Formats: sequence, C-alpha cells, structure tokens
Amino acid sequence: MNITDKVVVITGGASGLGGACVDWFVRHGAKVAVLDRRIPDPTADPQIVYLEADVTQADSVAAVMDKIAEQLGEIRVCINCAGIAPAGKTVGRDGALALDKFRQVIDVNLIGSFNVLRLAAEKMLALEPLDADGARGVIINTASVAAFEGQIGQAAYAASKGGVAAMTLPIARDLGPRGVRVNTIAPGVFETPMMAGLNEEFVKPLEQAVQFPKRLGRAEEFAKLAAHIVDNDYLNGEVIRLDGGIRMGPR
Ligand SMILES: CCCCCCCCCCCCC[C@H](O)CC(=O)SCCNC(=O)CCNC(=O)[C@H](O)C(C)(C)COP(=O)(O)OP(=O)(O)OC[C@H]1O[C@@H](n2cnc3c(N)ncnc32)[C@H](O)[C@@H]1OP(=O)(O)O
Ligand SMILES: NC(=O)c1ccc[n+]([C@@H]2O[C@H](COP(=O)([O-])OP(=O)(O)OC[C@H]3O[C@@H](n4cnc5c(N)ncnc54)[C@H](O)[C@@H]3O)[C@@H](O)[C@H]2O)c1
Repeated sequence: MNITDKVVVITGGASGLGGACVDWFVRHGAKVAVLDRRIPDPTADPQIVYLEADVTQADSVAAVMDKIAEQLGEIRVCINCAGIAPAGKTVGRDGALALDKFRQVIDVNLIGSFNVLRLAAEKMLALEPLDADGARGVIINTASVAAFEGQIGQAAYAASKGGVAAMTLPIARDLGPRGVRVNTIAPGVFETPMMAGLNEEFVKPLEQAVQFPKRLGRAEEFAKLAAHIVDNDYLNGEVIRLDGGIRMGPR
C-alpha cells in the first residue's frame, strides 16, 4: 500500500518506537493520528493529530477513532505500539506477585492492542478497496522477543506479548476476506525510554546477547520495518522478529 496521503493511527506514538513511526510516516507523506495516554504539546504540524486516550478503554478509543475519521479521513493503517513492561517475579521478596499487577500488563499490552485494532478494522472494512486485490487496510501490532524467551520477572509481560503474537494469524484470518492485512513485529532490545527503566547492569548482558550488530536496536529501524510491512502487499499473518539475532537468557 502506498502511504502517501493515507491516514495512519499510531498508538504509543508519543514516545520510543511509536514516536519513530510517527516521524517516518509523516516524512513519507502520511497523515498521522497519535493515540497515547501522554500527549506532548500538540505540534503545529498539520499532518499530525494528537489524541489523548487509554488503549484499554473501549468507549474512549471508539470516540477517538470517530474523531480521527472526521478530522483526517479514511483510516487505512493502524500501528499498535502502546505498551508497558513492568517487571515482577511470580514470587518475589514481598511474596506472590499482586494479581492486579499481572492483570494491568495484560490489559494494556494485549487487551489494549485488540481494543484498538478491532475499532480500526471496523473503520477499514467500511471503506472502498484501494486496488484490484481488494486491499482496504493494514494493522501492525508490537510483541517482543520476550514472548518467546521471557526473562526472570517477565511472566506478565511475556504472557501479554505472547498473546499479541498468537492472535496475529486468527485476526488475519478474520479480516483477510475483507482486505485487511495483520502482522506483528517482535522487537528485541531497542534504545527507548522504556529500556531506560532497566538497570544499566542488566542492559549490558542483553547487548552482548545480540549476535550482530552488538548494540541495542534503533527506533528508526523498527519504523523502517513497519513501513515495509505496509508497503509489501504480500506480507500477512506473520510475526516478524527484529532483534539482531538475540536469544535472551534468564537474565
Ligand atoms: C521493579 C523493578 C523495576 C524493573 C524495571 C524493568 C524495566 C523493563 C524494561 C524492559 C523494556 C524492554 C522490553 C522489551 O520487550 C525487550 C525485553 O524484554 S528486554 C529484557 C528485559 N528484561 C527484564 O525486564 C527483566 C525483568 N526482571 C527484573 O528486572 C528482575 O528479575 C526483578 C523482577 C526486578 C527481580 O530482581 P531482584 O528483585 O533483584 O531478584 P532476583 O532474585 O532476580 O535477583 C537476584 C540477583 O540477580 C540480579 N538480577 C536480577 N535481575 C537481573 C537481570 N535482569 N540481569 C542481571 N542481574 C539481575 C539481582 O541484582 C540480584 O543480585 P544481588 O542483588 O543478589 O547481587
Ligand atoms: N524498547 C524495547 O526494547 C522494546 C522491545 C520489544 C517490544 N517493545 C514494545 O514496543 C512498544 C513500544 O515500546 P517503547 O520502547 O517505545 O516504549 P515507550 O515507553 O517509549 O513508549 C510507550 C508509549 O505507550 C504509551 N502507553 C502506555 N500505556 C498506554 C495506554 N494504556 N494507553 C495509551 N498509551 C499508552 C506511553 O505513554 C508511551 O508513549 C511497547 O509495546 C513495548 O512493549 C519495546
């Protein structure tokens, strides 16, 4: 799908990987709607609309989708980057992990992603096809390598990202007949404010665990893959690791 003048909804676009996607898609001529719980001072850029919303809230996200369609036009791409990655051992020094802590991670990362994509897909399915294939839209979710090799303290996070990875194909099967492609990126370890939450002593082993290049990923490298997924009409139903070949150890 050619991205010029298309409307792209990016959750978590106020920071990190989502923010890099905002920059990339604006630079390549898209109209971008940022859905985030933290909104920076709205830019003067007419190509970007910032909308404050919590991805876990059904009604507010539905209202925001309506606003985006009214303000920017037909939603053709939805990129789910909003997420949290708190750590907590199943049983830590303070005893069993509080269930609400586990629930919150699932709520934001898994349920929040589904909440947004289901409403974006509903908008896409009502649109005219863009080409002879019948393409109507593209959805990209964000999992993590933790979905496959979660570390100590990542039970909740890994479960949430495992769910994001696992739902990719069934949602692609649901939406394929109506021309919407669904893929998921599973990033390795990327230089973002989220990673800054991890003690430096824990980051070094992760950097060393990357096969090549031995460094953290750059947010623009994530955006470049997201852009390729949108551009390549034959990519569908896939979870794509973007990780320099890292296979994480227990810690
Ligand atoms: C409440 C703690 C705040 C932690 C913030 C976490 C931010 C996470 C940011 C990640 C964002 C990127 C996510 C992305 O998808 C990619 C990845 O998944 S990269 C992998 C990210 N890894 C983690 O998030 C690991 C999470 N786990 C931990 O941080 C810890 O295990 C813990 C849950 C905080 C528990 O640690 P402790 O309470 O210290 O208990 P332990 O028994 O495990 O510690 C014993 C001993 O080992 C040392 N240690 C603990 N964790 C690590 C580690 N990850 N690397 C190296 N060493 C570790 C710990 O210091 C103890 O040493 P001691 O004090 O006994 O000398
Ligand atoms: N940074 C990494 O190494 C890495 C690796 C693998 C996967 N990921 C995933 O990539 C995504 C982006 O991570 P990042 O590193 O850019 O993090 P980040 O913390 O820089 O950005 C996350 C954004 O999501 C927003 N957000 C969080 N909860 C929200 C909610 N309930 N509603 C709306 N917005 C919400 C935050 O406000 C923030 O702007 C996350 O899903 C994360 O789990 C990150």
